[in-house]
Amino acid sequence: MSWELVLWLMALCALLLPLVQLLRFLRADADLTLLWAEWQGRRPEWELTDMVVWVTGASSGIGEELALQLSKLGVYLVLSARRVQELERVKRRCLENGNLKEKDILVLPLDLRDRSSHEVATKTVLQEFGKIDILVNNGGRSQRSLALETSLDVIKELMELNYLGTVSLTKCVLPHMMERKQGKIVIVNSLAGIMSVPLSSGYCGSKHALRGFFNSLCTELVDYPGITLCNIYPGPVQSDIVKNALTEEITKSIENTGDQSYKMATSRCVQLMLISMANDLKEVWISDQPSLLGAYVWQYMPTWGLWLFCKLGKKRIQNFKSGLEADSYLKIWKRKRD
Ligand SMILES: NC(=O)c1ccc[n+]([C@@H]2O[C@H](COP(=O)([O-])OP(=O)(O)OC[C@H]3O[C@@H](n4cnc5c(N)ncnc54)[C@H](O)[C@@H]3O)[C@@H](O)[C@H]2O)c1
Repeated sequence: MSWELVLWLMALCALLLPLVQLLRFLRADADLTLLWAEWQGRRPEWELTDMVVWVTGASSGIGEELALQLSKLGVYLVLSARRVQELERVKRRCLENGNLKEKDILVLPLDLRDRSSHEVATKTVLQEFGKIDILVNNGGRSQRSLALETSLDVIKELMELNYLGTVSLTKCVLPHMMERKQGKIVIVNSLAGIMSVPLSSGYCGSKHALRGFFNSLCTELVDYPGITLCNIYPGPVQSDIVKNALTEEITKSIENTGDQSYKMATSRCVQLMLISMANDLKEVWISDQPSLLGAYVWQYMPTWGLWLFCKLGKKRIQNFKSGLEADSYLKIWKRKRD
């Protein structure tokens, strides 16, 4: 083989390798650290058994699926949200599908906005199970309305629930973890806590606030290496989030939820969340493309990110105004991948 041919082959490899990596990235549904942990890291079934896990927002969507997957790992579960009946339904599903007994699951109704109840709720969990290993701050609501048309009560409600409710419960649980020098606080944030989209100004504000608070808290916990904060940033995931979204007024619910099937399967999102928890990852992004790519652009090239989202945002508003699911333009990408 002549040297010239060898050189040509090397040049071809140098060209193809980044291309292959790019194609792999375009099929990725999480950030690379999390995908690495999924491939080479610790398994949830090794790491999370026998733990007491408190899940807020456990009555539907991501929280419900998380309860189901955790019940198969053999943990002690505390299920919280406002609706007792729905929590009892989730408990029954966990008992039917998982390895748990009646006494392993505590249904604990909780309104995240009612901060005065959080201390008592924490004591109830400690009385029942004697410890809290993992608190999953998952409960929350989204928004579908233009900033100028949205009443300040709605913005306040989103801050009370998504931000202050989460901060308050964490402040109740953290002293117990500090005493034991171990524990995990999981925060189900959103890609909307990194980048901003139209129709969700109050929601984005509350999720950005969570990012600021919990990253600051993380820097204050350096003397407690056994306590980890795991910030999870999902993109669009199948759940009741749109159905439950706030609109212009507190009392007005959303008229048309549209098709949600193009979004990431709840089970896949939760599978990646469990891997993040098992590997103590501090920040993870879980999303199909192109939202994942959008987050990278926003994080590393904010000016371009804002420009891009101003363009795409128009489509989001148009879709919403014509009664479609706001993000349904992402369907085209999904079909191409499938
Ligand atoms: N589904 C998505 O596309 C998506 C994307 C990014 C982030 N998230 C986040 O995931 C979390 C779970 O949402 P989901 O998608 O499963 O939606 P969902 O509407 O199906 O579930 C939300 C849960 O929060 C509970 N909740 C609402 N208000 C509450 C209150 N005042 N007190 C206690 N609990 C309350 C609901 O009862 C429900 O159990 C939220 O924090 C949301 O912001 C969701």
